[in-house]
Amino acid sequence: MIEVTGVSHTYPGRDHPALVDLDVRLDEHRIGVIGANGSGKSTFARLLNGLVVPSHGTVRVGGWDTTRDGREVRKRVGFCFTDPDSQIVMPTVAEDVAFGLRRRGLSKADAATRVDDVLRSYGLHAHADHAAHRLSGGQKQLLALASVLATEPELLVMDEPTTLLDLRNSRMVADTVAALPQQVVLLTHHLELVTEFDRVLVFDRARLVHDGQPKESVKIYRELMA
Ligand SMILES: Nc1ncnc2c1ncn2[C@@H]1O[C@H](COP(=O)(O)OP(=O)(O)OP(=O)(O)O)[C@@H](O)[C@H]1O
Repeated sequence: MIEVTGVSHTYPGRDHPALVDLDVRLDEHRIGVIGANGSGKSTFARLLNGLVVPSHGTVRVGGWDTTRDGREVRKRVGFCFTDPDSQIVMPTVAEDVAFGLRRRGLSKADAATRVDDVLRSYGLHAHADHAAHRLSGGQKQLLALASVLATEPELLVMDEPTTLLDLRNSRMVADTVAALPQQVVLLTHHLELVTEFDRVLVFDRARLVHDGQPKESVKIYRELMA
């Protein structure tokens, strides 16, 4: 599904690369990404939906090249940002979920039914007509996730999706992710979130330094941080 070949990336105006010599193929269902602040995790995540195009090398998702076929890639890859405010685009909760659906061509009636279902499953139904920006931080994070999942992406990339959530809602996100049929790439500093994942990548100083089973990857990350 995801093929990253010979990728290095340096942001404009920066002396040091954010990612160096990355080669990885990811077919598993649940992929965790862990590592120190500034190690290149978010850059990796942004490469997967074409928000960042690599300075060198290629990134393919479902066969589509993120540099050449950005539009196709963005249709297929759902992205949840750390900061939900950057993702909420419409005034009310229901309108925000409907927005992505209408953009994907769903009729008004079909979108309304899907919005209703999605808000119920995320415990946001009572807030349907409330101003999205007045929700609590955690509710906004759930809304951002709900809006992305409503569009049924083939790949879901989540950049620290539980930073603002309390224990119950973190668990709700973890359970939701566990039950999703599509491939998920999840970046996190909450190591317990990835313990049941199929594969966990560890980044350090712009390089992928380990790629393996969760237990082993978490151990290596802890050793790097010691
Ligand atoms: N838009 C940008 N412009 C310039 N430099 C950037 C940009 N985004 C990230 N960087 C730099 O790239 C490097 C890797 O950052 P990145 O955000 O990928 O790390 P991260 O592992 O996600 O960090 P964190 O855990 O703190 O979110 C850092 O040195 C950072 O300063």
